[in-house]
Parts: sequence; structure tokens; C-alpha cells
Amino acid sequence: MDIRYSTGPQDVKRYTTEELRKEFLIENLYQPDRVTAAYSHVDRMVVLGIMPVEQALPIDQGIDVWANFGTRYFLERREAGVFNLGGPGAVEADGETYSLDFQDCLYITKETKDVVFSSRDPRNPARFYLVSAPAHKVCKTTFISIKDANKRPCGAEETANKRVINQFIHPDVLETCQLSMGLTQLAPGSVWNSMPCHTHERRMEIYTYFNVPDGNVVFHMMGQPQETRHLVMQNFDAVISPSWSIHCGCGTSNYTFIWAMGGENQAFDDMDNIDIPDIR
Ligand SMILES: O=C[C@H](O)[C@@H](O)CC(=O)C(=O)O
Ligand SMILES: [Zn+2]
Repeated sequence: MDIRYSTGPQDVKRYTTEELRKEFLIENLYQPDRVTAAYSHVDRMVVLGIMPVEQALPIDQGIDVWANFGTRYFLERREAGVFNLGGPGAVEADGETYSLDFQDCLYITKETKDVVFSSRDPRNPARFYLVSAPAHKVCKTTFISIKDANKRPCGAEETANKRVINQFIHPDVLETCQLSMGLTQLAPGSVWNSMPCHTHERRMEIYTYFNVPDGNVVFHMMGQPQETRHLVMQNFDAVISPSWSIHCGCGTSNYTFIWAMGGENQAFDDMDNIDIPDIR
């Protein structure tokens, strides 16, 4: 497991590109027949990339659960949200099988013992992107398709930020302990996400970018609003955004991304908005 201890804004001011990437960027999440894991000490969020090809993969493949979590199984004291970003696949959760097509989501409750991921066709493997947060009570494991998601259209063509925020794991859709997750799609010709930007001192956030066409990248903006930095991100990379950091991006094309949040509250609009001319 790739462990990320959290650093603070004072140190980050002095980071080189390489140091910034080592601290916040999560790359190479999808390895054939492997579970790739990163543990962030920011709100103890865990990110997994799971790409079953020939085999079905248990959630804890290659993870020493006792050493990392001090529990007997992965979700003993955790909840998880998973999106499929690849070919058709399935998630089996304590004997119940859920088919997940591209951009489908499954919320998996605390105390689910056995979670197994598989692909329908090894030539077009599924790519499961999972984010897990500590949890204190059992909720309901729920399948959520984009049709079930709460839609929040925003932005405009004129400002190159026309997009739809799809709230999947969100209080308006289902109950969770602290996790919320969704998928934001940028319209063709729009490249800016989450601009005007914000922080939310009460929550951390993780983004993963996908549907980034070959030969394109997303410049992900981070840092305190008056001390910004950027990370250049490839298709399927993820990035950790601590509560003090802005998190927005500008692509060399349109793209899609998944946001995941955990922390003090689940109030999506509890944001500290930043006026664009105030950004440094
Ligand atoms: O706190 C909320 C998150 O940053 C995202 O949901 C924002 C987003 O998807 C967007 O504006 O495009
Ligand atoms: Zn945010």
C-alpha cells in the first residue's frame, strides 16, 4: 500500500514539481489482475484501482488488512464507493452480484465482508475506481446509475466551463456515513472544472480524471487560493486535495472526472468560494 502522510501548506510552498507529484498525485492505478492501493492520512481516505482481466479480484488483494487498518477485513470499519471506468464488469458484495457498466456506481456499506471484482470480457477489462472512508454505522449497499444521480448543470460555453455535476453518493440520493461521490462531465469545447474555484475547510476531496482523449492532459490546480500550484495529469490519474487546497482543472480538451469527499459534513454547498481575481 502506497502511504501518503499529509503535509501542510507551509511546506508545499517550497515543493518542486517532483515533490508535489509524490505527495498528491496517484498514478498507474490500473494494473492487469492487480489491486493498486493508496492510503492518504488526509481524513484516512483509501483509493483503489482494480483491473480484473483473467481473474476475479478480492478488495484486499495484496493488502495486509491487519497491518494497515487493524481490522479483520477491509470494510469492517469502512464504507466504499466504486465507479467502473472501463468495460462491463461485476462486483459481488457478500453474495449479491451487481453488474457495473461504464460510469455505473456502487455504494458498499461498512461490515461487508467479501467484495470481489470481475470483468465480463478480458479483452475489454473493467477498471474499478474505489474510494473508501472510515465509517461508524451500517447503511445500505446500493447500485446507482447515472440516471439515478442528482443532476446539477452549471457553467457556460462562453467561460469554457459548461458541465453537469452528477451527484451519485450524496444525501439526496442515499444515506452514507461520510462519503460522497459523483461524476462531472464537461461539454465539448469546455475545459475548466470547478471554476470559479473553492476550498472547503470542513472536507477533503479526491479527483480522478478520465475520458481524457489520447494526447491530452488536464492541468489540475491546487494550493492555497493565494499560493497556487499545478499538477499535469494523464487519463486515469487521481489527486488528493487537502481541505486547505483549491481543486480545479483546465484540460487541453474536455474530459470527465470523479470527485470523492469525506470529512466533517456532507453539505455539498458548504464551500468557501473564491473570487476569480483574488486567485494568485
Ligand atoms: O466540492 C465539490 C467538488 O469540488 C466538485 O463536485 C465540483 C465539481 O464537480 C465541479 O464544479 O465541476
Ligand atoms: Zn470541492
